[in-house]
Amino acid sequence: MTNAIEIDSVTRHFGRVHALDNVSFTVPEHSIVGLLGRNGAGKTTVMSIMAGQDRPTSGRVQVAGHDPFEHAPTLAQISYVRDNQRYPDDYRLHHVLRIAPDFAPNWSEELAAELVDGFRIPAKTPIKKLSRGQLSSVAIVLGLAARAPVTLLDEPYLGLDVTARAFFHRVLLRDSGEHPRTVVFSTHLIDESASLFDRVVIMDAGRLVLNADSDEASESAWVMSGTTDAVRQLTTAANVLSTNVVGGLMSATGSGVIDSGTLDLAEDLRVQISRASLQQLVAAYGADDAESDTISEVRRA
Ligand SMILES: Nc1ncnc2c1ncn2[C@@H]1O[C@H](COP(=O)(O)OP(=O)(O)OP(=O)(O)O)[C@@H](O)[C@H]1O
Repeated sequence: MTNAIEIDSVTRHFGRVHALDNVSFTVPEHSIVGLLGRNGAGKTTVMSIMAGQDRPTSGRVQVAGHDPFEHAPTLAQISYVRDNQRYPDDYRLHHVLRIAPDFAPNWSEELAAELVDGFRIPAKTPIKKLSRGQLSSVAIVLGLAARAPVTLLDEPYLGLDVTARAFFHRVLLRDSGEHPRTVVFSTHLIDESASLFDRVVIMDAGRLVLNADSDEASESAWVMSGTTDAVRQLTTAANVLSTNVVGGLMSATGSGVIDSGTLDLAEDLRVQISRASLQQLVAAYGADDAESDTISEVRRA
């Protein structure tokens, strides 16, 4: 399978802040990838490097086979939606829609019109007076109607209501099915977006902690809960990412296959084992447990 994006040993320092620390992963062409992790994990930093708007301190980035930085033919293949998009003060929706095709060779007026209608974006209100959710809608119109081979959506949801988010999901899935493209999508609304993702990339404190097929990541994630002694006994050999102890009870979130011996022991010890959601998995990777640092190495890609 061809990779649309290759991030190879990328580091980005801002003074003493290590926003990215030796990050490597690839994004297969025509996949939808969820870029997940806590605040400050490095998602926006890596996305702006993919978008050619920033350069790594060291390492290599390739988008559609080329370093995107100041490379016009590659930049023409990228649509980048971020939450702090700025527009000239006097701009209204029609101004934005009129210039958008100049930057997007595959621009679809039909799709733009469908999105404007579905999001109910007011045509006459100056862009700077739009609500937070309406501003997000404008950015999504630009991002999706561009039909760019590489579409980067950094927190596209801010302020979007639940109906608008569902509409956005439907159009994203339908249109990227009809017009295949590679999508990298960062969000904190993880469970709501999980069904969109073919793959997930989880970052924490500037490092990559998981790069996996999304179904495999969800299927291998679990939560064990029971008395603290029993859960500790069961998790000695397991890939525990985070634990939570309340009174004499403990829950442990982890990842990896649970063998039949452990399942039998869980029954004897009355420990409940359930599947963890993607959101629980991301929270566990970001937890400040001593255990998470050591054991999650197993899952690092
Ligand atoms: N221009 C900059 N100067 C200094 N530090 C920066 C700069 N840009 C980012 N950082 C720092 O780099 C780290 C990663 O930031 P980044 O915006 O990539 O995180 P994020 O995962 O997108 O977070 P969030 O989910 O909160 O949007 C943070 O500690 C941030 O403060």
